[in-house]
Amino acid sequence: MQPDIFDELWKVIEERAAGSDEKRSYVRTLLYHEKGIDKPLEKVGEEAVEYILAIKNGDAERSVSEAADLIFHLMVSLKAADIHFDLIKEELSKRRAGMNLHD
Ligand SMILES: N=c1c2ncn([C@@H]3O[C@H](COP(=O)(O)OP(=O)(O)OP(=O)(O)O)[C@@H](O)[C@H]3O)c2ncn1[C@@H]1O[C@H](COP(=O)(O)O)[C@@H](O)[C@H]1O
Repeated sequence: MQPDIFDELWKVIEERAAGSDEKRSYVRTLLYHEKGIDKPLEKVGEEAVEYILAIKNGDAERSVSEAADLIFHLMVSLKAADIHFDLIKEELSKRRAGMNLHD
């Protein structure tokens, strides 16, 4: 598995955001939707529900797929809100550092 798939995906999301409409792009469809940020947020909500149902149904394969959908749409929503993904990584790292005090 690629160690930094999240960084790679974030880079693509940023490239799509800055790109042109020439190439069909799902990320751009979400980022430049007429509903504005409500569209990517709507997708986060939908994917969260689908993920919960997959887990509750004990469907491991579906759960993995829905988790990936959820994380992807979460990242697109962060871009829509102009919040860099690095901030999430930093927050998680800080929490790890804090937790380490009690390990
Ligand atoms: N990881 C993903 C990814 N995961 C899911 N999806 C798309 O997310 C959509 C969500 O599925 P749904 O069943 O909810 O779709 P839908 O109901 O038709 O969608 P809506 O009308 O509700 O928006 C599908 O169209 C999937 O193709 C993704 N689309 C893109 N990526 C990544 O983003 C990159 C850039 O994509 P483009 O912007 O399309 O070039 C790709 O190379 C991938 O790495």
